[in-house]
Amino acid sequence: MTCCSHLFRKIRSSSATRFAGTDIDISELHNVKIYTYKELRIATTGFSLANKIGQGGFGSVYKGKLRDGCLVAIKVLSAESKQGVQEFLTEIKVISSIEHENLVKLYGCCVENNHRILVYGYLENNSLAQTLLGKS
Ligand SMILES: Nc1ncnc2c1ncn2[C@@H]1O[C@H](COP(=O)(O)OP(=O)(O)OP(=O)(O)O)[C@@H](O)[C@H]1O
Repeated sequence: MTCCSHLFRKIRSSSATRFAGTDIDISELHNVKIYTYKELRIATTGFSLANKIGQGGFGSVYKGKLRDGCLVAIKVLSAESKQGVQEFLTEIKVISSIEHENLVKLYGCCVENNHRILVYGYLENNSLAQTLLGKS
């Protein structure tokens, strides 16, 4: 989990930026990296079906490998979602502010043009079983 953290471009506090045509105050975002759509596309080999690992209420989830070798779960908000940029960033603020050993780590996000993507640490299939039953 810590393998990527030192490589993160941390968002500076008290800054504002413009996402998808909307002025966003990102001063409350801490320890969240902003990924470009291009680097996530490369990480998932073009969001290929081979890398798709799930489908949730948010949208499709892909397994990805970042340039530094870190494995991540990349959740792509579906076009049908009614969630706007502000709501999306509010969710990121909340998730990124919580750290718990039983909670998957949010690494960062991508908000570029109409793309809204969350990047989490990748959990192997058997992680839940291992957590519940104890590591053998
Ligand atoms: N961090 C992760 N590591 C590995 N696989 C993941 C990760 N997050 C999600 N997945 C996979 O993607 C699937 C969909 O996950 P997602 O969190 O989007 O939805 P969900 O939890 O199944 O349902 P909901 O969207 O209703 O909360 C999961 O069932 C799992 O297979």
